[in-house]
Amino acid sequence: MTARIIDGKVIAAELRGRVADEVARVRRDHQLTPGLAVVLVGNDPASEVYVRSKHTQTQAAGMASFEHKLPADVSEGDLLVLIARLNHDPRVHGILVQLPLPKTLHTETIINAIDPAKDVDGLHPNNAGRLAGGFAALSPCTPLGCIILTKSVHASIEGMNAIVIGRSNLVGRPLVQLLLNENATVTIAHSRSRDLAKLCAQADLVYAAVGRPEMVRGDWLKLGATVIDVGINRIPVPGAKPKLVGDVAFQEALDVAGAITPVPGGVGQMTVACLLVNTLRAACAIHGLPAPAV
Ligand SMILES: Nc1nc2c(c(=O)[nH]1)N[C@@H](CN(C=O)c1ccc(C(=O)N[C@@H](CCC(=O)O)C(=O)O)cc1)CN2
Ligand SMILES: [Mg+2]
Repeated sequence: MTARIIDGKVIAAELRGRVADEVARVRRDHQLTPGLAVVLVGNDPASEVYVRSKHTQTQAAGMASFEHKLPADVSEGDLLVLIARLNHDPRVHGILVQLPLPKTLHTETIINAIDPAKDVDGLHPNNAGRLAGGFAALSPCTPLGCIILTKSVHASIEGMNAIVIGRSNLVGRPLVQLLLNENATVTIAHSRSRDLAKLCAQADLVYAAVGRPEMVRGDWLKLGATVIDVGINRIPVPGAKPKLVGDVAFQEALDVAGAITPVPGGVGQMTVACLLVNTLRAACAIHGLPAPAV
């Protein structure tokens, strides 16, 4: 068996197209231009690339983009003042603080300062709690992308056995909640779980978000499983650019899985597209408009 490759580039481009259509509609019918503010602290090269891509894709979708770049030694007080300003700025409907933050800043304090209505990362405790309670919420972008990629293979995942390996606030925990909302049967595993191979063997859907290069092996998988690889690990290559690998041993998994996301070109592509969806949704909710059709 050779697994079908789930093409995140194509699915994300299609989603961005639908967002752009809906943005054009709300601009025309409601004179509302959704706006996203992205805050980058410091100069981590990967974060700079992600923030640039957020800016470009936000503008391409017809939304307003506001970039705020602060030095790595910015004080927590100054960052909180900026967030308060963005909370009150009527042009801004989504606020995202790029993670990770420098170690001198308290991520929790910063995230908690964002107006939950503008929390397009879905990380504020109000949104995380609402998601966990099964209520409507802004949800983190990467898990939303994982669900969309899964649904490109399975129209319904009701009753399917899913395993989520990883329990971060950004991916693993919210993904578990989104899968429960889809009526999947969910096993939560992590780096300390015993006998991951045995747990994976039961799973129709495998989500690897543990941050360990190629940890999930091909012979762990159930034949025909759908594998969604959230890992982005840079492996140093002497004299060349680092190699990008996921948390799944891709070549091994190809022979066993029914469908699998590549790295790069899989889940990562969905993260920014889903951020555009969340910004549009936040803008409509703030202005009392019906939820957009994306
Ligand atoms: N506040 C947030 N911080 C971070 C998030 C987030 O959702 N909110 N996620 C990641 C970084 N990220 C977006 O911020 C992101 C990661 C990866 C990609 C992507 O397109 N990946 C490509 C590979 C790109 C590469 O070469 O590095 C792919 O997988 O095809 C987009 C966005 C952590 N921080
Ligand atoms: Mg984790």
